[in-house]
Amino acid sequence: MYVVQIASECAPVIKAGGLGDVVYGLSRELEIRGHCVELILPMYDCMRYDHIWGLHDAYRDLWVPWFGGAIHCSVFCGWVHGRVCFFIQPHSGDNFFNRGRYYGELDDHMRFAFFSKAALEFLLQSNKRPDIIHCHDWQTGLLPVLLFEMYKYNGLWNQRVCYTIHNFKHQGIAGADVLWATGLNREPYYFTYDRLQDNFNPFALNFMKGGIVYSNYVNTVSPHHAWEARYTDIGYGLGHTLELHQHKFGGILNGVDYEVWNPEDDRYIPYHYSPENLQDKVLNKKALRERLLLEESDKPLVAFIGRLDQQKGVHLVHHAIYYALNKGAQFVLLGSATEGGINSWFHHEKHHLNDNPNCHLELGFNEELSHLIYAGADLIVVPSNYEPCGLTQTIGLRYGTVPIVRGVGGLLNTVFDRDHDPNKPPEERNGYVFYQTDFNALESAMGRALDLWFNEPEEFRKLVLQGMACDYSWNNPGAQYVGVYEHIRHK
Ligand SMILES: Nc1ncnc2c1ncn2[C@@H]1O[C@H](COP(=O)(O)OP(=O)(O)O[C@H]2O[C@H](CO)[C@@H](O)[C@H](O)[C@H]2O)[C@@H](O)[C@H]1O
Repeated sequence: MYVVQIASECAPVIKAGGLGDVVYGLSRELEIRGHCVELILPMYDCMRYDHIWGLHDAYRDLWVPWFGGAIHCSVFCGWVHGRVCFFIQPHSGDNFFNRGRYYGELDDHMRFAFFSKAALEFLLQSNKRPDIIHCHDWQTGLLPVLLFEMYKYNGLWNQRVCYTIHNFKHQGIAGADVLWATGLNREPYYFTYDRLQDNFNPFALNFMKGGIVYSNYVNTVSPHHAWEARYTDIGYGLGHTLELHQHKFGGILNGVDYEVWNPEDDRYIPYHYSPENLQDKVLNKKALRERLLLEESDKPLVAFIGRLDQQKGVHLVHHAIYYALNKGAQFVLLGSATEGGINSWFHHEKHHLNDNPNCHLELGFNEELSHLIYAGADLIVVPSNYEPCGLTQTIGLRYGTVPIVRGVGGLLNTVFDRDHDPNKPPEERNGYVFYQTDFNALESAMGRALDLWFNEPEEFRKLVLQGMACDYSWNNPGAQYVGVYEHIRHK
């Protein structure tokens, strides 16, 4: 099959979070399975150009209709760790992708509506006719709408769309201007409940809803979150739309790219290890301590890696730091916040804890350091409010770092409590789970984990090995996506 992935991120060249990991990892898995995969991405000024090989201009004169005129674009092609990527660079006063950051601009809806339109225009004009177009998140929600309402009649008549939702919270809310910009026009047609009209605000359009309504298949990134999105408020108002389209909606658990995340040959960690020489993991702990100027001692090291956002349960992350320190553990946090209040809160904490030899808060995005933290930590906390899938717990498992998670979304599909899990025998359990959002709940799980580390090192080691034995590679999810593609292709 010929598959084109269209997304706003692809790790490591463009990565703000887990979306980038998934787009890259899935593409690689599909290629291993013998499919032809290409990616279409925005050409941001701030992406990691050092991860692109052989960047050259592939298509010079792409004119993308926009409002009454057209915007001139160049399309560059290059290889990102083996994947063929096309980067769209518009030349206009809007400077859509030259903002020094990927998201968070006031005109984000216009930037990504333009990207969706430009990606289709590129397929059309360069005569690319993929079997499957795979779109991700709100940024490309408008793409299936444009495909099936316009481009289908211009030459892209045989393409099928799989649409993956990584986060229901961000849906792409826009006004009618987007219809006029993209040439969809017909306001009364799109402003209806069964098309793009937002379920809360009748005067707004919702890109993600468009993606759900128009795509041939829609999924979120774990089976449990698929259930939550339909039956709880975690669908952020789209529950009923999913109900109406339930025949084409499901949950496919994310994989982890074990080529990138592998303690046996990770180029960002100084000491490689596997279950056979697990004793070498502690050398990475030492290296991490040296790098972050933490005291060398006989203490467990707890980590958090992730966006500092309400989604991630920041109040519990904050509490986890002090609870760990009080219990005689060390704590390392790597995270970045986009929201001002959370940002200043954690900067304040960083300042406050600056001289503490047992704690380090690294505020910012640092891919290389994240690898060393996964390798050096003993435990990783993921106390999310909601979590469509979550990758830090599955990466942690791979690195022998025991996860302590809240039982929501994909966390529930991947982590099984050592002390009580009705569905898993003890030898298949791999971490600690708590359910409520209060401090006591977090403490009950962290307390049990730290007690095991301190008092029963042999049992802790057993738990680590059970975690490392779990298979969260792309193998299973890859097969499921291929199944979906085959299914919609022949419909
Ligand atoms: N400051 C930092 N420095 C370096 N690396 C950092 C970092 N902060 C995060 N990362 C890395 O980014 C990834 C985050 O993965 P998550 O699953 O937490 O994704 P996120 O919530 O962004 O995305 C959404 O999409 C993904 C993919 O579908 C879902 O798993 C998830 O539930 C959903 O919320 C991991 O690879 C992590 O190591």
